[in-house]
Amino acid sequence: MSLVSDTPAWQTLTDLANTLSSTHMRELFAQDAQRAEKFTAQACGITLDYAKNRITQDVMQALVALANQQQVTSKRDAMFGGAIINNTEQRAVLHTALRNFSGKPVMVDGVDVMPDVLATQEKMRQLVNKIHSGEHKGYTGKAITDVVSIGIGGSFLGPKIMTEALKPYWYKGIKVHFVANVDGCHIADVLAERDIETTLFLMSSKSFTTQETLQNTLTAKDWFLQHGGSQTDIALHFMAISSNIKAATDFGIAEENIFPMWDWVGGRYSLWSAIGLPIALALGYEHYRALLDGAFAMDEHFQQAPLEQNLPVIMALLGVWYVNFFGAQSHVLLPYYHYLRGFPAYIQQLDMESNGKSVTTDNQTVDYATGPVIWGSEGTNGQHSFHQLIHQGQVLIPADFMLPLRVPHNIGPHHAMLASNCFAQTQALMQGKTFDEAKAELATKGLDTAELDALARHKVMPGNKPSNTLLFEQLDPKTLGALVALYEHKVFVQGAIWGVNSFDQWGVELGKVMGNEILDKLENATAPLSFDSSTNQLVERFRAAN
Ligand SMILES: O=P(O)(O)OC[C@H]1O[C@H](O)[C@H](O)[C@@H](O)[C@@H]1O
Repeated sequence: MSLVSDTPAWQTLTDLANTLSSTHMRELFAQDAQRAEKFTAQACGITLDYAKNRITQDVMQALVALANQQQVTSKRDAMFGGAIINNTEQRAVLHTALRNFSGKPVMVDGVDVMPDVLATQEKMRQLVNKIHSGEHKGYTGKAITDVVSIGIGGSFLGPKIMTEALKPYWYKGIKVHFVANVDGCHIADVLAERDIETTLFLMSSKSFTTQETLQNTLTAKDWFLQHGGSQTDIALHFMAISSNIKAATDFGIAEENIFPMWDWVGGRYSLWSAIGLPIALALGYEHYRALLDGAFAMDEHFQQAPLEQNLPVIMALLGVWYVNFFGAQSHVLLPYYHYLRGFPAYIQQLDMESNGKSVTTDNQTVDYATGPVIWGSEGTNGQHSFHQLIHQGQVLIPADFMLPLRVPHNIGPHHAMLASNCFAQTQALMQGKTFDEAKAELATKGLDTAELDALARHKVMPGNKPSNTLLFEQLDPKTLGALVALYEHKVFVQGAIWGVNSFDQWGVELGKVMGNEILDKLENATAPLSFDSSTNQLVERFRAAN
């Protein structure tokens, strides 16, 4: 198969991008009073206004033609149908089965996975209820008040960020804490504030081989044993979530305390599995279930809506448009909602670990970018920092703005102020400010002509900077579930267009192997060193200091 960059649909888009490069979005808005209406789509409590993009209807049609040419819908159906689409690991990709409430089976290798999925959800529900009711007690008979979730990557980001995003829904009486980094400062800080009698540790690791998680759990276990807990008490205070049941039991976790997951769930897609247990403990099972319901609703939308009205497809196509036809190297996420402040970091793993690839599924090296750098932080904070570069810098940075229309507080004018900032940023990015407008603003300042011209040059805002605005009625668990699934499917569609396997992550492996080799040299201070001279020197300096 030829690379997508050699296809007719790609050439059409290259030509359209050239044509459009001389047209400012101001003109596109001036030409069409219906522009916002034409470029708005809605689903699952989310409204996507994508009118402030460098697009025309011709561009959108050509992008949809690209999606059709790349067989996005049949690839989508293969994923939902349990086909082995992760071809380098020979695995199905079925995070969608974890929120499949259709009552229909999902087959992998001729076996319906749904009974195991539903049984695990029931086991989670029971544990959550036992902990919240105080029925599950610590070894001294006290109820559990704190949960420490230990995991990293997908076994950390989803649980932590979704828990944080749903703070208004937290169950009172339980606090959930997260430890990811192998940096001992992290676990030391979390343990220092815990009461051994009322703390439950959840070890989350799909593979059960991840260095950080194994070490942090060992440290937690030592702390437990040193502070009065016994080996037999461990069963009341340590549980695990893993697809590697044997490794978990070998590690000392009682089998009944292990929540299973499966190799057809990718780490960065695993919050819908028992990896989401910390979320369920923080919120209560009903709210956790609503999160899954929202994702299921988005799955249905993704499968059923025409591509032109399909939220994940539209967002994916706009991303491809900027990455491949305008050279955009990054994409910024700007949630205007404090509780959603971690969302950019979540999407960073989802997007960059999925599509940061160089070889297609049919083993060809690509000659085009497969994804931008994802970054961002909460609004309005970024406005007083990095937005300057988005407005006036020489790099193109498409943005996703996000705002809940209603918030769970009613504190003075805060929410209207927040919303006005969000909307104004999208407006300023699109519209910009011309030289003449800048000069007119300075007219009353008493400057001479040369001074006025010089200063006005600095105040010019080029505008024509693209953004999407995502509005939510409110960020309840169901809407959050839909939002996460929206981005998952966006990433899927982009991977389908670029022809890459979005579900492996070989790039993270080499660092792990080398890290173990270096650890060996750090722990054996006299072992000879044969790395490059820089690495040798770093090791020597560490040895000298320790
Ligand atoms: O859940 P685990 O097996 O411990 O894996 C944790 C994380 O580490 C790996 O290196 C991958 O890059 C991530 O995708 C994964 O989520």
